[in-house]
Amino acid sequence: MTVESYQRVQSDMVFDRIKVLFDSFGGSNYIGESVSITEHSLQAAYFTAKKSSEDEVIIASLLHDVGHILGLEIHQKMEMDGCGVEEHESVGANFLKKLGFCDRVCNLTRCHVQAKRYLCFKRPEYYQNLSEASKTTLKFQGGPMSVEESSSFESDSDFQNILLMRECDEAAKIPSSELTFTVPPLEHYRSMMASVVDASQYKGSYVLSDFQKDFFNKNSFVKIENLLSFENIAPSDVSTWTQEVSNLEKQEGKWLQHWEKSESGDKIMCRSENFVNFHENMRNLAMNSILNVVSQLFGEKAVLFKEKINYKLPGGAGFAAHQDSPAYIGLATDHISVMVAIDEATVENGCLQVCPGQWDSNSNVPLTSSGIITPEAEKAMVYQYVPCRPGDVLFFGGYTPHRSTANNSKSSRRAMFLTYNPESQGQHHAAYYQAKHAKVQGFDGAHTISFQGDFQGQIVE
Ligand SMILES: O=C(O)CCC(=O)C(=O)O
Ligand SMILES: [Fe+2]
Repeated sequence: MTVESYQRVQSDMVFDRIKVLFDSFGGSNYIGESVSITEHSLQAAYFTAKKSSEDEVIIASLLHDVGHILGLEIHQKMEMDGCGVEEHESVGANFLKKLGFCDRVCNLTRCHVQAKRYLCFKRPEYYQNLSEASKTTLKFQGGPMSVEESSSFESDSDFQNILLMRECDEAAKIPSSELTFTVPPLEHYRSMMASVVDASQYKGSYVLSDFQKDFFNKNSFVKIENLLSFENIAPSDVSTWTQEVSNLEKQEGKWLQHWEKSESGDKIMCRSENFVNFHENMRNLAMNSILNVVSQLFGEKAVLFKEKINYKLPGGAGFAAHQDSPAYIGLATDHISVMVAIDEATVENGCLQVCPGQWDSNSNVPLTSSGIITPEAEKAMVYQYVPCRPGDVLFFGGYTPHRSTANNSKSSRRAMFLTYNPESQGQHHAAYYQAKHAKVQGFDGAHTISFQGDFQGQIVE
């Protein structure tokens, strides 16, 4: 690939990340106003472009509220008394920085709230005319500026542009029914956005926001809807590759295939393992965006520890409450597991359930002799269903308690589980599968398809 085409691909990925945010979450009402966040943002950029010819300023206007949308993406409860996301400007600016936006765009985004604080200090009547929502948020933003703050603000080289953005921000609240002009859509800004992005600074194929990372740190899981679309992987492709993996004939020392006896007594496929080294598309799937997101969660480069497909076909069994890391027989200490939904996973067909919380190796969850969570401990936990659509990807920690029911529906619930560890803890993929091939006994000598007794089905040869 040439450098130019690589950069074009990167800037398209930046645009796509922004576009999906606006398309999926920008339709919500803009806090306390009668326009959506998307309408507000497009109008702000439109007004700014009337007064400024600088791409950085126009794009900063377009993206000044991206932090609000990032809050909605993680379904964050409304903060600031229902008026949006506290510190949305810095979460937004950090996010834009990681996407590779130039410093000027990031700084303009970070400062847009300061303009309001400045104007309230400078002109008391300005405060009087603020909307109720805007007055409420001002309280959370530090109130009007002090004398010192305002003079340092005035010396910012973009002082005039920040005020211009503020003026356009305020004007950008016209309900669509009252618009007398055409506001260009997001697509209009695709090439302008590329011109203010330094693709070499782009930090990954899918950049996590600080909100997503905080969510993971608090809950030990985070779901990203449709992550595979960012690599242009269609769920139907993954379904085809899964079919190919399931068709691999058993071969000593290579991939592993497992079957179970269904409720009605049929022999059905339940699991395939150790296939990424034998299937190029699956390897690419495991080694790109997903690995990259796990690396962002670890804060260092991740390496693949193991991979499996759980088929959970109609009549397939469920999994008892367990944590994954105890099954990993001392190979690396930190793991993140990733569930890639191949089929739609629903409550009826046995989607995963997780117990949110800050879980790690010190949580000391009581385990039975076969390595699953004791029934008493499980009863005291609150589990939540995580339904997924094909292409959705769920990240959870090695110590996050999880479980799932049998599939009593007529639809299959195939899902891939990829587990990673930080690179600094070594490469264990080969050693792990060596132990599995050698049928090393796990907890309680109960080695069936897992080193622990989480699988509730009956394995058949
Ligand atoms: O497939 C499922 O529903 C859960 C699987 C699981 O947690 C595991 O295999 O470790
Ligand atoms: Fe598990």
